[in-house]
Amino acid sequence: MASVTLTGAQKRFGNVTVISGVDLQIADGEFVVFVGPSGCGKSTLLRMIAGLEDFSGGSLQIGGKHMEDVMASKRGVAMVFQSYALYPHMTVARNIGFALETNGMPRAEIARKTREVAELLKIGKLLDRKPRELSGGQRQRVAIGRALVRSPDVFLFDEPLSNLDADLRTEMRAEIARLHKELGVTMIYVTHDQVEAMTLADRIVVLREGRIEQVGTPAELYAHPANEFVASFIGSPRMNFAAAADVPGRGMGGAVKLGVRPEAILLSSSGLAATLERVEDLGHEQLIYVRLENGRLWTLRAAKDADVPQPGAPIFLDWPDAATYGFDAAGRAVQRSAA
Ligand SMILES: Nc1ncnc2c1ncn2[C@@H]1O[C@H](COP(=O)(O)OP(=O)(O)OP(=O)(O)O)[C@@H](O)[C@H]1O
Repeated sequence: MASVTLTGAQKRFGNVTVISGVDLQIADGEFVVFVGPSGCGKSTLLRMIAGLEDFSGGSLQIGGKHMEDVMASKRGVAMVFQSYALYPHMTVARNIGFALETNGMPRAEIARKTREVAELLKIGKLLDRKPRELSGGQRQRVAIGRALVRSPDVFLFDEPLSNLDADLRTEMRAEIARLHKELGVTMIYVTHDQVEAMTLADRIVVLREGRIEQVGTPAELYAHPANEFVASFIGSPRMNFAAAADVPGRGMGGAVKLGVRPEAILLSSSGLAATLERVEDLGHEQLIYVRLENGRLWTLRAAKDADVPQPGAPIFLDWPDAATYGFDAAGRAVQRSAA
């Protein structure tokens, strides 16, 4: 187990800067998730920690030791990829134990460790199969097993569940959470999936164009986004926005833009005027799309059995004052107390 510290980390590909001075401290045993739009540098930063990309500037410490110039295999990290990257001609047992073979560990010891890891991942009965004889979820378990068997100080996951269907994703998400709890090992995890980020992370790192926008617990990022970007990125469906001038009576000092989360808004007999445009019944809840007078489309969430007017109906939107977020001209969050 080990802490991970990035200081001024930079990555350039030719003339293009992809990571621009990232400072981040990850505590020993912490589960940290990197999120951000496609191309923001999540995988690159992970691969720099893994030793699969070199640093163009700045430093990396793992367990207090400088590692930016140390080769990947000597960093005490193991990475699990989206593609599994299993050896197709080897059995599950050999796939899991292969890294130990190349280390020169005695066969009996490799067999013991392989069995132990396979039991932990509930694939003990599959050790003689080849990868093509496994389901996607089982393959991903083997990939995790291959990382686990090396007893790394730090686990790195690059979108490990994105090739799985929804049910398996949920199952493997729970499995990864269980592993983290049982092993207490530091984990850094890249995902596009909000639910994975919100449910797995001790802290989420929101990246944008190679910079950190905010670092915080899932609850902090949801309740207190530092800026408009984080506010719109965390939460699904995303926060609704409008110019402060278009939402009379709801202004906050210094705010030029306001935001309200879909789950905070109620249909009411007075408030912000809008027209109901479309309703999506998701079974467990309804999503309601409404058009404001300024032309913006907002989203609301309503209970599955809520009485919702027909499309085309004029409606009014209301929400508690405490649910209004304000942003200044630079997109920074304006404190509510300034209102
Ligand atoms: N080997 C490379 N050479 C040149 N540019 C690269 C290389 N690898 C990545 N990039 C660029 O670096 C930027 C960040 O890529 P990266 O894969 O880290 O983003 P990401 O946030 O993981 O994206 P996604 O969510 O789509 O996987 C992208 O603009 C990408 O095109």
